[in-house]
Amino acid sequence: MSDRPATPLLDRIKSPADMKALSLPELRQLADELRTETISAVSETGGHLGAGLGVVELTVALHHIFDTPRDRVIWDVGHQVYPHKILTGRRDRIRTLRQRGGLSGFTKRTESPYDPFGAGHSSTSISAATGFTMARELGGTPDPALGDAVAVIGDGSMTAGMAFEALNNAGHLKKRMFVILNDNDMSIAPPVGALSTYLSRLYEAEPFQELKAAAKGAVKLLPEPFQEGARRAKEMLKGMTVGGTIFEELGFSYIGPIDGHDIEHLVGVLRTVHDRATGPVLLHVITQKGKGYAPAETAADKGHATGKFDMVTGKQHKKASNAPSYTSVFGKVLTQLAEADDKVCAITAAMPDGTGVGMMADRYPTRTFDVGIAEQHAVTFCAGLAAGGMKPFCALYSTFLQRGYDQVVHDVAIQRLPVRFMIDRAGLVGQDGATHAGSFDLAYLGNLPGFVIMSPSDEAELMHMVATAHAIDDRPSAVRYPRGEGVGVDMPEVPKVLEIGKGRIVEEGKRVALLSLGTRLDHARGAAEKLAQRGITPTVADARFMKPLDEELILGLARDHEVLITIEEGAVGGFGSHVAQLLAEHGAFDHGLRYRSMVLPDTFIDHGSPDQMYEDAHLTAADIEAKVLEALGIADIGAKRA
Ligand SMILES: Cc1ncc(C[n+]2csc(CCOP(=O)(O)OP(=O)(O)O)c2C)c(N)n1
Ligand SMILES: CC(=O)[C@@H](O)[C@H](O)COP(=O)(O)O
Ligand SMILES: [Mg+2]
Repeated sequence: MSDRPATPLLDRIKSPADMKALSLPELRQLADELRTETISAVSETGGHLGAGLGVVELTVALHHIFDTPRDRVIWDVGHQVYPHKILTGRRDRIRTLRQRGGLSGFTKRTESPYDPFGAGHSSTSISAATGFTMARELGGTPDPALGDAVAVIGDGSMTAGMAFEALNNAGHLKKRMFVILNDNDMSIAPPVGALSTYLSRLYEAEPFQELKAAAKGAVKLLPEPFQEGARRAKEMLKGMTVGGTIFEELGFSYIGPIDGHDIEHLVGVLRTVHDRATGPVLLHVITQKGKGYAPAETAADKGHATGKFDMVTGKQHKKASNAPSYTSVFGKVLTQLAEADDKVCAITAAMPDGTGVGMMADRYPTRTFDVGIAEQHAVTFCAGLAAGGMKPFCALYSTFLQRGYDQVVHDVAIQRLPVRFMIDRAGLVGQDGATHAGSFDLAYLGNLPGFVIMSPSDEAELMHMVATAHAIDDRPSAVRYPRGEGVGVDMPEVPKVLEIGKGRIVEEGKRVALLSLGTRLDHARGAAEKLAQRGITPTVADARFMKPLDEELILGLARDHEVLITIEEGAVGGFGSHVAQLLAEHGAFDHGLRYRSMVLPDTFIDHGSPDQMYEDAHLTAADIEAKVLEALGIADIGAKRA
């Protein structure tokens, strides 16, 4: 017999169609069982927990009322969808979450018709819902015709400009669509900013008793029992100088706040809104992140993400590692720099812990800024700080910096402002998969004139590079480093400032040169060791800089070796492409140099363990060894794969 908790009602639900006839008490029971099943599954897989627990009732109510998948429920970020996956025919695979070949940790169009729109990055849902709505109006998918679009977006995700761009557009278009603002007063860290304060005011003014429906005509969108209260709220709001809510000003009927854990209440309001709405409606739903599982409810991040854990105690099974994470090394050096230099300031976009900026915030709160999920603003805010004489460190994940690319070009690079980009999670990130991989930063920054771009091969090198970025005061710079722990090298007491554009030879050899940028260096060395057993002793070099390139080093390696191989954890168009350009310009190929560039493949690599992903990407030590043998024309491409 299984140790897993009994879930008799959930066992009967094979798809949302099985939920339509359930009574309110049954829906309540289903929500309880769904919560238990979610906790049980995540205890075995690890992953995002708190957000899913907070939307259990909402998930049940939405699938009960709306006609999914014809109606499109679009979950913002997608980190809260495990309960949704369980109810939509994926329960049998829920314990494969985030594993190779298993379910994605986010919504994915190829996974299920119940995932109409893929996600991973935040604040896209209202735009996508507006698109679905207009596609419906224009007859985009005639058979079966598109139904309603429902965007479910968190209070943290609502802070992004893109969410407001979408509200602005949807409010103007005036078509029937739904935005559910899932307000748990929490992002990954406690939310900061004026919007968060504003939402709290909406709730604190009349928590649940006097449901506000102040928009013109919105009272009729409420079930009868609420209409009287809403009328009073409307009268009250009329008397207030602030007028209606910001959402009404943007053209939405605002209804709320609604208790997102009271299923009777939720179902009642959703049903009425579903039956009566003619234009865009925003439902403000109050929930609790981590709801129903004490270890999550009481965690500082409300159980946002977790490794595997013991379901009874909530204790995580953690892997021991002796090496510090790159993030913590950055946070420590940053804080030291801030101590010595009062011009140093740091910016995070809602990820103080994920980026290490939280360490500096503890010591120097007035020089540390959490701008919310607002990467575009973060970049231009830094540009302003730099133009104003500060030394901003803009700490973002590689994948999220993509959001701010125009700002990097237009506001930072063209004005040659000394913003220091600290790009965490560069390269493959494992279980979060393709949406979170930091594959493109080398390619999209490398082409910008004036930038200095560095990538450390280990955690001590990261220390030096952060100090080097601090010293670069006449142009933009970037340091990109991976997720996870360093390689366990000795750490210097004090970081040193590196000479700009200078790499280093790590091992002298002959015939073959391995030139690595970033933390694949360790694997290049591993390949060199294996090759030594075959009598091949490659030179191994650490480029340190992608821009400016160490031309002397690279041209010297090309001159003195038969084979030159560059290795990087980035997409084509990055370091290797710049090296190839340099070699071509200097005629290095005219003399028979055999050059190979090892980059991430031209495909999006799905979630899996980091090691599996490196294998998929052909970037392991065995792959480097095989590449050397192939380039040398040695038939025994014995190594692991051809
Ligand atoms: C563009 C972007 N920036 C940052 C993140 C990282 N991130 C994922 S979830 C999250 C917090 C979201 O808060 P909220 O929308 O309130 O959802 P909750 O987890 O509270 O349910 C953040 C910052 C992201 N996914 N996308
Ligand atoms: C959903 C999301 O975008 C974040 O929660 C992300 O999964 C965090 O990744 P790290 O675990 O690398 O901080
Ligand atoms: Mg939230």
